[in-house]
Amino acid sequence: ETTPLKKILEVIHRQLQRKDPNQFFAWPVTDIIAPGYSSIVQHAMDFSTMQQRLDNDEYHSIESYKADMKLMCDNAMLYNRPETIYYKVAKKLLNYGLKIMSKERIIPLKR
Ligand SMILES: NC(=O)c1ccc2nc(N)sc2c1
Repeated sequence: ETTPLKKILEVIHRQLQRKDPNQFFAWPVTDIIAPGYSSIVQHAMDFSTMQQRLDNDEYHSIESYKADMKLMCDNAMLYNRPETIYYKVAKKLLNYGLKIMSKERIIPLKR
């Protein structure tokens, strides 16, 4: 069943995914595409896992969703070198995500 929190998180989730058109963060990273990933990254996170948690009403605040978004980006900035596209998209996602979920100001969502 849907709730006001769920509705806003769905909007935020969609907006974040639009910043990842190449779907680098859409699915769990495998050791096949990213050698050694599972030994470097302890707590993996990706958009599909976040969507599942959303569907199962596992987020009880924006903060808890924000924590998973940050984890997903931090993982990418740990595993990938700064000059890689993966690192750059992660950095952009993190900045954007923190901005739209910040308490400071309400930003009209760019359509
Ligand atoms: N999310 C990530 O850190 C990520 C995603 C895709 C990908 N593909 C590679 N060849 S390395 C790599 C890393």
